Amino acid sequence: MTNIAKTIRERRSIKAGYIDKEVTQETVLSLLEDAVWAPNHGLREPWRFIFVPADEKEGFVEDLVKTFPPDMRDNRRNYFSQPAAILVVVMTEDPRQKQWDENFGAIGAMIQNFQLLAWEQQLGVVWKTNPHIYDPKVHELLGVEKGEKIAGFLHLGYFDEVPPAKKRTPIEDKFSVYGK
Ligand SMILES: Cc1cc2nc3c(=O)[nH]c(=O)nc-3n(C[C@H](O)[C@H](O)[C@H](O)COP(=O)(O)O)c2cc1C
Repeated sequence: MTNIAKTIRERRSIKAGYIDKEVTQETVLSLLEDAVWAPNHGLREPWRFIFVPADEKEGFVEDLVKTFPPDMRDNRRNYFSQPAAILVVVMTEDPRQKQWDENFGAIGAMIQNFQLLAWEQQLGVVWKTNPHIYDPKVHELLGVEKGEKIAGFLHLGYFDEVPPAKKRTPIEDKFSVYGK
């Protein structure tokens, strides 16, 4: 198996069990410098990033939980406090369907690059698309403008334990040959 195939197969989304080790801005910037070599049609580079480092996390989480109804705030405070850092990925929305789809495809390719590169450094990532990414209050908090969407929150943190792989369907079950 090639190195890239091995990394693709072994990467897991790390959703819990983060250890107490800082995820630095330098690390995230260096991963992004490589990740943005993802294919992106028209070279629109339809992304920008908002990093929430360790020393801003508590304040950010407090501001973020205020966007939730009071009865959910304790639960959400606990949830968002777990990752060592958060990277918000903001996508440029295009009013044209074709370009919108291409932009989201490029975002997916770029995020997968980021996840694989992070994995090589034992830095765990999970791409989160919880409902709050659609909340105008969260957009306001983060300065997300009209014509942009939050593609996801990437929860980041180093980890000790690799979760078990979730099985993939054998490819033969999802493959057909035209005309046969
Ligand atoms: C577009 C996208 C959105 C996702 N959103 C969430 C999410 O909101 N919450 C979550 O726990 N995992 C989320 N995930 C991670 C998937 O649950 C995870 O990739 C899947 O369970 C397979 O696990 P693996 O990445 O470890 O192979 C998302 C993944 C993708 C590609």
